[in-house]
Amino acid sequence: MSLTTIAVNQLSKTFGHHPVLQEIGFEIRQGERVALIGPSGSGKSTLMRHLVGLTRANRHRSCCVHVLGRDIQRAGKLVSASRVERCRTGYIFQQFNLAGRLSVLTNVLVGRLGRMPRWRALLGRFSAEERAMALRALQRVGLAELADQRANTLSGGQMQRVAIARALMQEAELILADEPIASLDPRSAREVMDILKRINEEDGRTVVITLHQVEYAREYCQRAIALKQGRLYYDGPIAQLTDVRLRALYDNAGLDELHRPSATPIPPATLRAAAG
Ligand SMILES: Nc1ncnc2c1ncn2[C@@H]1O[C@H](COP(=O)(O)OP(=O)(O)OP(=O)(O)O)[C@@H](O)[C@H]1O
Repeated sequence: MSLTTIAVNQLSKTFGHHPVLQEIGFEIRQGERVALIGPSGSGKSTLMRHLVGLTRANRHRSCCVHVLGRDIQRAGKLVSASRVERCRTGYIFQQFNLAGRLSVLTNVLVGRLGRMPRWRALLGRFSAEERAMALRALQRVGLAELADQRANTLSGGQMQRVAIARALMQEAELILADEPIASLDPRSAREVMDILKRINEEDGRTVVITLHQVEYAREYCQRAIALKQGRLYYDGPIAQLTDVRLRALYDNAGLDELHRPSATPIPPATLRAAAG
């Protein structure tokens, strides 16, 4: 039986007086490839940020964000994590977040810092084995020949592939990609999506991708979680997300009740843990 990688229960977030997420709950199992979709402003990035503890949920007794076997936050309080625990989740941003003046290889090696002894991480001393590992990660994203080039000389698509190699170097079991292809041309977007699909299928890493382009979600992901105005609107196989429902998602045309064709029920143990 596959393990639970993400369990979210009763997650709400209000910025000022603006409710951005409202009572979100879902579970994602190990090895799934999930598209997180919804109109601009529906709360996708905010939800992703909650999964890594970059944003704190509203205080609510039953609110819990549980990732890779540990609480990230509970009842609106962040739970501290060790460096190694943090490495288990890789976060890929639309803006790549590379150090432009450093080489491509060094940017990939940076993914290893959290797993190195602190003194070596502070000095930035990487072993031959770590360099070989970084080169292998670059090979997997098709960029080994650019290892010595400065990161700021790369195209957007290449930068995003370096960011994925950095997550591989981190040995992240869960990859959260927040609009990874939003600023890329169709060919580069496809290359990035192909790589994310491959590392999901070949390594069994769980991948959650925020996407604006529904056609990519349909082509590359098995399951969709859709948000509309901060509420869970759909959770189920992407093949069952009908055109009518999709139009209603983006056109504001009603059909606002939650549709959950075969959503995985949250196991009782997780619910009990969430309730404290
Ligand atoms: N730190 C913040 N302070 C105040 N409001 C915020 C903050 N972060 C997000 N918001 C608001 O929360 C809402 C949801 O934003 P979010 O970025 O999560 O949506 P999104 O679905 O990812 O949108 P997009 O697809 O355009 O990136 C927006 O109205 C945004 O303005």
